[in-house]
Amino acid sequence: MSVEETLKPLFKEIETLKPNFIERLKTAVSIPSVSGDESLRPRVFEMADFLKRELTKLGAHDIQLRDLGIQPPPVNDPSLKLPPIVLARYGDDSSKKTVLVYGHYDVQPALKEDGWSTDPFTLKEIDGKLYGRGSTDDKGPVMGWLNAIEAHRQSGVEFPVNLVMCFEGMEESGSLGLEELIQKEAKKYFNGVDAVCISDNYWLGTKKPVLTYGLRGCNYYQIKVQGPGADLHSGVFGGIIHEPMTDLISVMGKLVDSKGKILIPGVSEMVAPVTDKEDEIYEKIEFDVDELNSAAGSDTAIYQDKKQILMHRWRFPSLSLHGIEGAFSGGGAKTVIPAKVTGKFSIRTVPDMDSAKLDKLVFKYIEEQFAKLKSPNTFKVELIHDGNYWISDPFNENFTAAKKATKLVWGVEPDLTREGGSIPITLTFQDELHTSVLLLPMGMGDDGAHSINEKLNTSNYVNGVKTLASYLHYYGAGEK
Ligand SMILES: NCC(=O)N[C@@H](Cc1c[nH]cn1)C(=O)O
Ligand SMILES: [Zn+2]
Ligand SMILES: [Zn+2]
Repeated sequence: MSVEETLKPLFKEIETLKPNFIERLKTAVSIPSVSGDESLRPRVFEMADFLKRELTKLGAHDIQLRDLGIQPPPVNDPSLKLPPIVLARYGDDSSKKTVLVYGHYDVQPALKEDGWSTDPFTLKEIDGKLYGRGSTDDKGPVMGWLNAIEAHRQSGVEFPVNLVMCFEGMEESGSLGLEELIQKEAKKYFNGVDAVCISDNYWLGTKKPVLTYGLRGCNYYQIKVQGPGADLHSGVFGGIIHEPMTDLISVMGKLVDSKGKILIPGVSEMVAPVTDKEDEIYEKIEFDVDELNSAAGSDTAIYQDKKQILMHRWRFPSLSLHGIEGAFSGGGAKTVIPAKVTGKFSIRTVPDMDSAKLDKLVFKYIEEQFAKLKSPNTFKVELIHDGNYWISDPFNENFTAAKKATKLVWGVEPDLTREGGSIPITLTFQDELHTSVLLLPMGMGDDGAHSINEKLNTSNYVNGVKTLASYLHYYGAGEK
């Protein structure tokens, strides 16, 4: 029987199971597994337990919650435990190929008062869109793999491959501990893996599905400035002491200009030169500045043409200022001089930037800028976490299977894209397991990952399950 014939009853079952799939995602979203908020760490553990329960119900075997020990510094609570890596298998047939799927069960922070229209941790379906933190990044896709298993069990369609699952709870905070686990398990738990598939990014726009073969890396830094023993009255101390916030703003203001140009000497010199051949790549991609503005919710694009936008998202580095811990940020007009402030920023890295060299350039430049202030305040700049950029060859049977699956479900050939975001562990899977890694996204470019009102269209969720399942069938049908 052809793959397409085999998939017919499976697709029917996926449609029938839609309410169950939404219910599963609803429970997942209700657990605020925010890895970056130390006070919510127990909820990240709770999410791992939820996955274990679901996997057990679905008949997965060899389910393990791997303890990663204590989170390394910088961290506020020195005894803070890292959440476990959830490992599981489905199927064990030596005549079938083995596919490893990776996803993450932690999420970005979300507060209703940030501007959400609904409670971020209550999945709400409005006009065919499922709103909630993690709906698209990355609980929807992780549930997608579980849903694919359920649909096979209910329909009686034979599962086409041996599935190895690896779900982590620290992706949004640098994937701490996962690299070492993969190195240790490459020839053990992950032995025999033929291909890796990650569903943790998005289509470029809203109309055309994509397959992704490149990611930027991310080096995340903090600058701590400390002065007075406590927060002070600005009427009593303003103008007569060195204020930590003034020092910090001065240094942070020298990192990047308002057109996005990184001001740290030596950074641009590390970037791989643009080649003539690259032009064709951008030309073929379906995308325009309107899609960018509508996904951003404003007409604030720096570049107006497709090629410049894509180049600056995919193949040039960027530096973003994220926030200041310890600074006054509420409503009203508090007249305080904060005693201790910590500025956060990150640099998205690209080929051929060297992460360690970048750290040195960043530290040196910031130390020089602070020294120029001649401030008596104490000052420290440090790396919080880093993750490599990744680029691969998208012309192999892993990508071909995903191309066929996308065409079958969406009726269109996917564009081949790179991504401006980061999934720190991608390169490690490729290098340690010596396999092709494919990024097969479920959500759209306007899903608002990391933003307020994050959503996943219900149709993307359901068709996403069909796409993931079809990919496994097409890949499984190839020569072992
Ligand atoms: N869906 C991928 C994603 O959102 N990745 C994060 C990873 C990250 C890196 N540093 C902090 N988080 C991203 O921001 O790209
Ligand atoms: Zn994310
Ligand atoms: Zn993600």
